[in-house]
Amino acid sequence: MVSASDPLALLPPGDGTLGHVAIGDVTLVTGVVLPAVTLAVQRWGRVNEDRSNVVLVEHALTGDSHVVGPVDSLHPTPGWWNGLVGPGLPLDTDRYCVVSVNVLGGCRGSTGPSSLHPDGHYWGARFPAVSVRDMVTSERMLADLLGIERWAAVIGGSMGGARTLEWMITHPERVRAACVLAVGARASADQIGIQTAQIMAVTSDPHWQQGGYHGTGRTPVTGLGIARRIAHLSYRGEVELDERFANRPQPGEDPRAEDLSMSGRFAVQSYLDHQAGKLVSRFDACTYVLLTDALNRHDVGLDRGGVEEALHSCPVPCVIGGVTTDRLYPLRQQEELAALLPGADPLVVIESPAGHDGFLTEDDVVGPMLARTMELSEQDTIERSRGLA
Ligand SMILES: CC(=O)SCCNC(=O)CCNC(=O)[C@H](O)C(C)(C)COP(=O)(O)OP(=O)(O)OC[C@H]1O[C@@H](n2cnc3c(N)ncnc32)[C@H](O)[C@@H]1OP(=O)(O)O
Ligand SMILES: N[C@@H](CCO)C(=O)O
Repeated sequence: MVSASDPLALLPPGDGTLGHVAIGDVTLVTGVVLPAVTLAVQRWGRVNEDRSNVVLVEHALTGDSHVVGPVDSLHPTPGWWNGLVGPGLPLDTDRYCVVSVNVLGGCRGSTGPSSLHPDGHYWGARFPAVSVRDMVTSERMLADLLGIERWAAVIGGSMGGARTLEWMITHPERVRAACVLAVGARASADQIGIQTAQIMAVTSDPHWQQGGYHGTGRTPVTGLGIARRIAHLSYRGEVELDERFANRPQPGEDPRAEDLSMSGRFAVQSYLDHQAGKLVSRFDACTYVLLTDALNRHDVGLDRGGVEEALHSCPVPCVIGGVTTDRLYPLRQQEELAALLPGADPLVVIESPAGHDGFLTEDDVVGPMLARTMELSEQDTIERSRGLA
């Protein structure tokens, strides 16, 4: 039961309604204090009596807390795990209460560069650099406020997977089980390189204005669109793209015209234009830079004696998965996680042409992984109640 004074009353209703929770000042790893932070939260399902059934689902770079549901005035994209979370689905909301939080620094309701600074002007690029650990600090503060001592599970892919790993390593006693998809223990040289090119595409746009473009009516949409094109290529499979588009012209256009006007496009150019257009209509450029930079600095081994030591120290039972054609977070990175995390099941290899985005498209494989994660969570509950863990 949730009484008026119960901290759970801070949560929005269990039907996916978007709510906002003020968590106070957040002290970042750098020592900088971020004042008056708010996190946007959605949840599905009911919290049980002892609050032991709450699952935290972590979104990826340009995702948000809208795990489930249609496009509406508040949500520009459909739920990104619509087929996986809900009544009777692998993450069964008749049984579990699923909570998702727009990341610290995000632009879909949580405090970030596109929010107002306490001085009444937009934060913009004055927003301090945040790390994946800072994101988890803000979520730990939320859990404290809500009186949730342990998540039944923490689950996420890509940047959501990085947050999940940090939860597991920083607060193992607060995570009963976990599922980590399509991410690595630290950023690789390749990721830092490609992500830095994306950041530079945004910050080189004349409308960037040193990150102070909010409220000026001129936003760096060209740069953000270029960044998304580069990123989207890294999210999809190389063979998949060639099979879909090859070097065919976009119908009705002639990319081989001899005047170099670039007016005619290849089909893949048109596809990437479409993906870029969709992102710029829904995402803030400064937020994109902030979160991409956080991914560049992701390293679970930092100040913990290195990746091997950090992973070895983490006892949380977990399921790790990677996609065969992921060229951004290649399978070898999930092989490392599964080999070095003592609580990991054997690696789940997701056979898919879709590349990194496979964790969003391959419900048939990801569904059983979520079900298995909840099985591990239940086992841990039973072992604890018998005093074995
Ligand atoms: C965990 C998270 O929350 S991450 C956030 C998830 N959402 C996003 O990243 C939004 C961007 N979208 C995507 O990344 C992908 O669409 C996914 C992963 C969500 C789904 O993948 P898929 O279903 O395989 O989408 P796909 O790559 O085929 O893209 C389909 C779109 O391209 C369009 N398209 C296909 N070919 C062309 C072309 N030649 N020219 C123009 N547009 C084209 C389709 O019309 C369709 O448009 P729509 O999405 O507006 O309906
Ligand atoms: N499509 C995902 C891929 C990154 O994990 C996103 O845009 O966040």
